[in-house]
Parts: sequence; structure tokens; C-alpha cells
Amino acid sequence: MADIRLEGVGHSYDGGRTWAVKPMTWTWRSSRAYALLGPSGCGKTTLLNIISGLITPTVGRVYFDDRDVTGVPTAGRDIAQVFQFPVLYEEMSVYDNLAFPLRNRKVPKQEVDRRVRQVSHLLGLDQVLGRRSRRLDPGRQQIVSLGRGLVRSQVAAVLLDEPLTVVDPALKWTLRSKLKEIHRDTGHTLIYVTHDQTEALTFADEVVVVKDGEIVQAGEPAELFLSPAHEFVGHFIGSPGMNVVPGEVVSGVVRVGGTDVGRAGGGLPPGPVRIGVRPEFVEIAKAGEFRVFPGLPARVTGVDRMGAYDLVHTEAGGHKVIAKTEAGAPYRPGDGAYLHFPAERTFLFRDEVRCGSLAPMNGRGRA
Ligand SMILES: Nc1ncnc2c1ncn2[C@@H]1O[C@H](COP(=O)(O)OP(=O)(O)OP(=O)(O)O)[C@@H](O)[C@H]1O
Repeated sequence: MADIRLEGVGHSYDGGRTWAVKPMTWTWRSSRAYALLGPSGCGKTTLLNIISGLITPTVGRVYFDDRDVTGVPTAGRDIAQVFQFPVLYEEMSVYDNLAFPLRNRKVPKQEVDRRVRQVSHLLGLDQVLGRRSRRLDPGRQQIVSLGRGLVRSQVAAVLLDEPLTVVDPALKWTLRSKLKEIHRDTGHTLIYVTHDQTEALTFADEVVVVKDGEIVQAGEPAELFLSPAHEFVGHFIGSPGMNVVPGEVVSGVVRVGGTDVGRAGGGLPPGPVRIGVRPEFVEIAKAGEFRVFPGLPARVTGVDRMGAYDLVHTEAGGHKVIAKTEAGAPYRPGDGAYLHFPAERTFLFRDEVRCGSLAPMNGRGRA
């Protein structure tokens, strides 16, 4: 296991006109489980291929601890990779497929057997160890591929590129928790590429969010949810994503359509600002029942009854704001309401990047 350090690493497929991965400096720390999360085309696979050595970056150096591996091919990097689709020897048994990466490295027979049985047990493959791989369904074959990636204990990192795409949704949950179990057991450094937030949040110690070839925020799942540093993180994580309401900072106060919603924390200069607040934290009440200050007048435009909770859609100052409430919220389309954005959970953004937080209005709070 090693720290994997990218120093000024960037990659362009078109001679430097555009960057699939913008030059970045970043360290993947040894033994952590990372999720690399971002939409299609943001550069996740390119980044993974730079780490594995399938791509030599256009600029920058790659280090495994202090060893410069920038020009070292995949075979010399001690990396295990699992791809989106099964990569197996179809005529070999499941056992032999799992044993292959170990035998290839001359691991003693007893140790091969111990590791194969350990991994097969964790992945639920015990019953099919003797079966030829081509006789398994694609989901099972992918689980064997996953096992092949995890079977070696001495690797710099295990890279997983959307490894559960072909696996049945019900099985995905089980496999993710198995993967966590194997991670706890082996202490592998895992980098797991996905565009699915649930997959990322349930799997990783640390989620690294990528947009347009750039890391926009990295942190524990709760941190990304509670404290998004970039508008994109607010949208991409959470369901529904963060509300973003255009406003203005005037004399230190944040206004939406003429209503003061709080003070601008951190001495933010005057000018346009975007206010980000998750639906979970928007407080909503009917006009006569509002007990907090300040309140933004709004009109209810719709209510989604989700069973466990409701999503109350509103329009405030010409902008859409969703409030997530307990099930049975007493609202109907056309109702008037007031919204309150709690200071501790509301952030201010400029050029998509967080530039401050909302602060309570002076001397006034809850009634
Ligand atoms: N071999 C290639 N030649 C030219 N452009 C490429 C090549 N591979 C990727 N790209 C481009 O580089 C950018 C990043 O692609 P990449 O596959 O790394 O993203 P991704 O986040 O992994 O996407 P996906 O989830 O769809 O696999 C995209 O604009 C893509 O079109």
C-alpha cells in the first residue's frame, strides 16, 4: 500500500486544446476507501487510467510514496483493476480465475487457497468455485471479476471503474457492504469510480467530487451533504439537490427580491450572490403561523407526497424553492407561505464556489 500522489497532473487528448483532467495536485492516502464521483465525461476514467499507468499524463508526475512512476507501465505498478464489465478467463473455473493473479505472482499454494476461499466466502461464491466462469450469468461473472481485483493483499491500490453496473440492483447493496468488509480486512487503498451518489456515499470513507476535469470538493459523505463547497456538490449530492436562489448583498444584508433573508457572513462585498440551502433545512410555515425571522414570502406551486416525507414546491421572489417536510404537510397549490433559511445551514456562492455563509439578522431570531 502506498500514498498515491499526483503532482500537477493533467491530461489532454487533443494536444492541449482542452483538458480531460485539468492539472491538479492531489494525494490518495494509503488504506482509505475513496469514491470518485462525477457525471459522465468529467474525467473519472482518465484519472483512474493515469493512476494505473494505462495513460501517461500530458503534464505532471505520479508518485507511489516517493517512487516516481510516471513512465512506469501498469504491470510495474502493482495495481489491481476492476472494470465495468467482466474480465475473466471464461474456460477456467471460478477458483482458478480467483487464484490467477496470485499464482501469476508466485504466491505459495497454501496462501493462494486461503485468499481465494476468504474472498469467495465474502462474495458469496463458495457454491460456484468449481464451475466454469462462462456458465455464470453476467452479474455473477462480474462478482468474480471483483474477487480477482481484491484477492491480492499486497497491492498499491485497487481501482474499480463502475464495477457494479451489470449487477442486479438488489445485489448491489450487499456487494457494497461486502466490499467495505473486505476493505476493513485488507486495508487496501480503494478508488471506486461512480456517477451514482448513493453508491459513492454508502461505500466511501472519502468522496472526491469531479466536475469538468477538476476536483471541486473532497470529504466525508456528511461533510459534502452538510457543507457543500461548490454549487455542483449541492446539486449532485442530495435528492432533490440543494436549492439555489439568486439574491444580492446590500450593505452586508442578503436580499431576495426585496426581502432580507439574513446577513452576509464573512464581510462579503456587495453584489449578486447565489444562496444555497438544502430542501431538508428550508423551514416553511403558513402566513399566520410563522414564528421565525426573517421570512421570505412564497407561494406553493405543488406538493409531492413521497410517503415518508413531502416535497413542498414553492416560488419565492420569482425563484423555485423546495422544502422537504414531514409527511402530511398541510399545503395545497396556491397557498401562501413563508420560508426561512436557517443561517447555520445556508451558504452563499459566487462563480459557483462558496464564498460565505448566511448569518442571523442582528438581535432578532425565533419569536
Ligand atoms: N481516448 C479518448 N480520446 C479522446 N477523448 C477522450 C478519450 N477518452 C475520453 N475522452 C474525453 O475526455 C473527457 C473525459 O472522459 P472520461 O472517460 O475520463 O470521463 P468519465 O467521467 O469517466 O466519463 P464516463 O462516466 O462516461 O466514463 C470526455 O470529454 C471524453 O469525451
